[in-house]
Amino acid sequence: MTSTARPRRSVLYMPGSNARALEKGRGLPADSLILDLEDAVAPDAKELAREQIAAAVAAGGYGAREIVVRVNDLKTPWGKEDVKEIAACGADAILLPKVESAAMVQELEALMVASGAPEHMAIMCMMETPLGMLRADEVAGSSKRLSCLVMGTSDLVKDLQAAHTPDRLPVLTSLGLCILAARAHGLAIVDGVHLDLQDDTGFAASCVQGRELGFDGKTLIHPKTIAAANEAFAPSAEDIAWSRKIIAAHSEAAAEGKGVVVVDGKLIENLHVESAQRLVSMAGKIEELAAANAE
Ligand SMILES: CC(C)(COP(=O)(O)OP(=O)(O)OC[C@H]1O[C@@H](n2cnc3c(N)ncnc32)[C@H](O)[C@@H]1OP(=O)(O)O)[C@@H](O)C(=O)NCCC(=O)NCCSC(=O)C[C@H](O)C(=O)O
Ligand SMILES: [Mg+2]
Repeated sequence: MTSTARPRRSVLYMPGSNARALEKGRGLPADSLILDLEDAVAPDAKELAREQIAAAVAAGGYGAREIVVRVNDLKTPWGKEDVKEIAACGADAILLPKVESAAMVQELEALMVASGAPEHMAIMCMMETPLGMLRADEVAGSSKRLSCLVMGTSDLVKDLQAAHTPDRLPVLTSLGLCILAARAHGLAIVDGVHLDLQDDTGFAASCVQGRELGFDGKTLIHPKTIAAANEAFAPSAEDIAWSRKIIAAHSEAAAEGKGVVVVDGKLIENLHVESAQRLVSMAGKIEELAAANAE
């Protein structure tokens, strides 16, 4: 497994065919960028998009943002060429769409290796079909290169013949299955997109729901939503202060040979300390990322 514990609060899609967006990505405060060759790119623009993405990533300038390239399904006329071109361009990860089996991930990995992908290049999987949901555990355990699952709720709603509702009840089972699979295999997982760019309230509610469900962050389609996602998925100042307080209190109790301690009326055990340590560590990584991108 590659390192999964990095900030992925805001994960912005940008069409690889849109040169302006690729340029703009160098200055946006998103934690990760998905440079897209799949659904955001029309068939007759696929080759241009591939060239533009490879050139933009090779040219650099994206700071410490995670650079992910979404390739086309390997069964399409473009998928295999996408991987050959992208594998050694300097991107951090390749994102495979509509993943439904371990075999699909392993086919990608073999192609990446044959195309000169460095060992640290990760694989991410789009989880967006009914079969993918039913095989989430198999997919999540399919490769040591796998770092993150990415929910594709638009394709999922279409294939389920369901509806986009504010409470997202029609997709909750699917979200839960993928979160279970990701965490069981030590992977990161980010939530699907909110399609209505004028619905700030609905977007904020879906961020809160995503965070409460356990997602690390949210995929986005427009830069104007980055700040809200960054805030929603970052530990609050209050959470950080509380975490530091219980880490210190538990450490003092441990020095006296005690396994538990009560802080402000709440029982604190080792499991709470582990969560607190993860939260404080993530807060530090968010600060480091911001500092690195400001350089
Ligand atoms: C939705 C958009 C087509 C809107 O674009 P536009 O009309 O250009 O928006 P604005 O005029 O408001 O843009 C303002 C400036 O921001 C830049 N911009 C806009 N979007 C992006 C972006 N995604 N990345 C980078 N920069 C962006 C514009 O260039 C303007 O800049 P400036 O020139 O300085 O004024 C557009 O937002 C867009 O294309 N979004 C991405 C759509 C996309 O990628 N869709 C596919 C992914 S979603 C998906 O497939 C999920 C999954 O598979 C599933 O099934 O659920
Ligand atoms: Mg999709």
